[in-house]
Amino acid sequence: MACRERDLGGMALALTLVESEAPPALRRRAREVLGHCQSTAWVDCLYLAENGRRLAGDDSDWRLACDDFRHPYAHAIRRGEPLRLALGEARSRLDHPDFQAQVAGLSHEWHLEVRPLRAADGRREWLGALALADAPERLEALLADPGFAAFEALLCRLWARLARHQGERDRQARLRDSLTQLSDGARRRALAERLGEDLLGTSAASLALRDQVVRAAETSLAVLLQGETGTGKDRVARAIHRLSARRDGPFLAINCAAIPESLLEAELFGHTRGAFSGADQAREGLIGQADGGTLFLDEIGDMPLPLQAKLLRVLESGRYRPLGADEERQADLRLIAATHQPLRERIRDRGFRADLYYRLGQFPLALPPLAARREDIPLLVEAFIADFCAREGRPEMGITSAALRLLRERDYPGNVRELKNLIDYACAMTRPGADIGPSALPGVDAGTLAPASRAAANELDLYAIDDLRQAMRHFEATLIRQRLARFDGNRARAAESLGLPKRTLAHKCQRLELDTP
Ligand SMILES: Nc1ncnc2c1ncn2[C@@H]1O[C@H](COP(=O)(O)OP(=O)(O)OP(=O)(O)O)[C@@H](O)[C@H]1O
Repeated sequence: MACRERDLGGMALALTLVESEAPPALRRRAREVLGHCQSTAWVDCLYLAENGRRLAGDDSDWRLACDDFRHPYAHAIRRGEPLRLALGEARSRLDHPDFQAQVAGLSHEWHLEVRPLRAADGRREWLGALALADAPERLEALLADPGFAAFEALLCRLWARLARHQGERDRQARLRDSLTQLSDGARRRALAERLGEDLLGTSAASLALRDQVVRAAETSLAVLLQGETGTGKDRVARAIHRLSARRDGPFLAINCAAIPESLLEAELFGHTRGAFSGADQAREGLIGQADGGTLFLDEIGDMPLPLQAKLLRVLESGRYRPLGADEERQADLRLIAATHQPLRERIRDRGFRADLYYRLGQFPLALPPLAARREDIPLLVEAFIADFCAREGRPEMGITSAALRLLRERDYPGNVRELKNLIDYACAMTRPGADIGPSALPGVDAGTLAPASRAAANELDLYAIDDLRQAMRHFEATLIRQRLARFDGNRARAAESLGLPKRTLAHKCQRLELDTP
């Protein structure tokens, strides 16, 4: 190869690399650039093969297993960072026969630099590794050259693009699998533990959920989150994105039920200027914006059928057409969808496409209702009280055991969201410095309690009372508020149910500052 340019950041170099038509040619040119043009004493460029389990060279027969730590590539890939070794030391410490054979003719005086390479786009998949050997000062000079960073970035970008076009995509995905297996247990446990700060809960159901979130994040499969309202689907979607290889890309979310049908298509797919009346400017849709990242479609069950067909195309080919556009565009995104509806029933009613359902649910993930993980309630309560105090600038506050018992036994049709709202209300109803008692809890009446807790509802936290008049006032206010809520604010019915004239109830509401109609 003729070296027209010695500057590593130069145009000639870029052209040299860009002209490659397939990953092996690109790797060969990269070796030539570094070897011939930059006079690096020894260069090799390895790629990931066999489901990403091994590293291979284009001109050699050997394959180095990624989990065999007798060669330096496994160390560099595992750490995800470049590794520098004195060759003499590497030879004596790292006794892999193929590695030994690879560096057999090289000088003991030289250093070896192994640089793991990963795609520089949203997927950030591992590609392989660059190996350079030379005298330490020459190696240092090469790596310090700003052009080298540009060269490496260009190499990674082109390699990833060519690999995708050439079907190497699968190979790289398999590498991710192998990296996952490499570090399997420990890494997964550490991630699941870290997730515990975000997805609170120590019940078996919560631990299993966190484990599944980590596993989902390790793949690029479409995820379908199914769970009742308020179980944390939005939180889980964000957690998957944050732990995934796309974490540096954008995360975009849309609630398909909250947007009028007529606007949803433009919102998702974007539109050209003049595509419809009022479209004064072209606008990129969420699919385009999510390129390189994750798109979260909440309430997918409410997506109209014509849009479902278009979404299926995006999932299958990454292609979509903005409203008014002549040509299709390409987006590389990961889709996470969520629903609280039983989608199978919607399929039976012909309200949801079966093919889309199966494509969306490559990684189905069911979120447990709060009733299936009541053990988590004390931890959630504690966190929500702390949140409230921090948000409102209140001193720390606790909760009495009687109130906590009521909370543990109550029903939660709105799941964690309902518990959170309930704690916010109870905090607001509790005097600063005091602990939350049963009387501060809204909806504590027989109608909202599970049978086992009905007795507990009647139990006041008597020991916490230090002001009888205040306690009586509180009790009266809580009772009236609950009764009004039960009768949808109808004072006449509430008064009747309490054996009071309507006028007396109105007076009490005024005196107790109960803000009801
Ligand atoms: N495991 C959890 N730890 C801490 N907070 C949680 C947890 N799960 C849910 N929450 C909180 O509960 C509320 C509801 O969560 P989220 O919005 O994620 O639920 P959802 O299932 O998406 O609800 P919907 O179906 O109504 O959209 C949020 O305030 C969220 O922060």
